[in-house]
Amino acid sequence: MAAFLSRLHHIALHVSNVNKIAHDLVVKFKFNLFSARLTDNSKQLAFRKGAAVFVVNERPNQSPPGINGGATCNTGRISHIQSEHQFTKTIGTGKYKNNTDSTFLYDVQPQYYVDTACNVCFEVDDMERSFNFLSKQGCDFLVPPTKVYDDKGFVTYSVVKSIVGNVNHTLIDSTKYKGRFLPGFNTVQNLANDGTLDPCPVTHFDHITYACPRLCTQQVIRWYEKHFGFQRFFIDINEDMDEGYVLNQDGMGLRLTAMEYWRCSETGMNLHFSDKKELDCKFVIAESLPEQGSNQVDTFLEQHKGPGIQHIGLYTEDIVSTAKAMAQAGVPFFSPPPAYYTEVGKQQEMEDAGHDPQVLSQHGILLDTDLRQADLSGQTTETQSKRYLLQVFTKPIFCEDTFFLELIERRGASGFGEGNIRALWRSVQAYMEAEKAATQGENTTKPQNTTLENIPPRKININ
Ligand SMILES: O=C(O)C(=O)Cc1ccc(O)cc1
Ligand SMILES: [Fe+2]
Repeated sequence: MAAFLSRLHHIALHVSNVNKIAHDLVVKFKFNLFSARLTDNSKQLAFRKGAAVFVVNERPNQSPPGINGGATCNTGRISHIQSEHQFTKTIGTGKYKNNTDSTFLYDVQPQYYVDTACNVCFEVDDMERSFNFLSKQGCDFLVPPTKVYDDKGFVTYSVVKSIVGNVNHTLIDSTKYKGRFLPGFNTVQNLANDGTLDPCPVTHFDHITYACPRLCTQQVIRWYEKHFGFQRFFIDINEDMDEGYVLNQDGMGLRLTAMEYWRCSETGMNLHFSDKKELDCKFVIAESLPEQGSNQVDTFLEQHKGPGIQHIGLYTEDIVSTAKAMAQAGVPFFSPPPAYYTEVGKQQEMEDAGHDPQVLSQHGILLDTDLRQADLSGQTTETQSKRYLLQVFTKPIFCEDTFFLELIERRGASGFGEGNIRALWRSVQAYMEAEKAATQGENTTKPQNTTLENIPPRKININ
């Protein structure tokens, strides 16, 4: 028994300048700005690419940190169960408006001033049931079930605090809503698709990686198992049930452990996409190990002042064309150590997978072969065909280096390959060390990852 999640609805980012990230998402990452909520004291913009939706919230200037969601009416622990008419607060929008000037609808304001991805929002089939269940378990609700309506119907949402730093989970029940996105958001007019083939076939969020302090992994896993019915998922054949996947040598100290949730039907979840394994979104916990010195996970924890979302993997059906188109549009990617492409057998491995090593190297794309022969249900398969995983990391997309994106293409491989993890880790380390040296050496400002500072904000037309 667990909460009744049915799918990932969107991931919310909280930033100081929504125009900059809006420009990056649209112009560089080829997302589509499709919905917006603009009030006197807040901006919330929604961007879509396939099933991947980001809602970007601009935090208001000068506003004191704190829980500031418009619908917030209980910031403490809710341990009793209320019937819907007792606990549900109602908000009207548009001509039904009675209270929409609140700062962030469907979210709360993070407690501190750093750009951050901090809300993974899930759709639930039955808000009352999920709320009652999680409340009984002692979960902290930052927003209790709240109805928001317009002329297309209503949704009910609540916000529950997770065990991971500033990460919250908004739960949304939109079964009674016929609009395009969410009440309170207005459709943004976009140029119609001109019918040309999309060079960036990003379809959904593949995984979300948390950076966590030492020895926290088990606690995090237990929280997600108990409350959301997540299940442990093995990253690699060499992984230990208790220890996770440990890479602890050659300057790399990392424990990786992963969970997923689509396959939790026995917990009572209604799986809309259960027949589409490719729509899984995995949760990866990255914990740094002390023996090898300070590293990128520690840097995240320092800069971000606690655990949180370190990166998000965007699934693409064609990583080469996606990386190429995004790089041309100005997305900076990490470069793997040059030795990666000259390792014995690597070029052959790439050719066997049908890829030109030169092209992969040109775009910094990594390829790993999954040697496991078990299919997703754990059964041994007849087929001996190899399964591959291709990945590339973008450089941090916020100025604080606290968050980056990844492109990932899976050709049958469901985990994460050791070779790729090592190369990704090294390229991020090299980048962070160079940044640190540049900052300390000349005491100059950090080089810009982006070239958008002087570009005027994109005009948003709202219906
Ligand atoms: O390989 C991946 O995509 C992962 O998500 C694993 C990972 C986690 C944290 C890092 O700092 C580097 C790699
Ligand atoms: Fe990743």
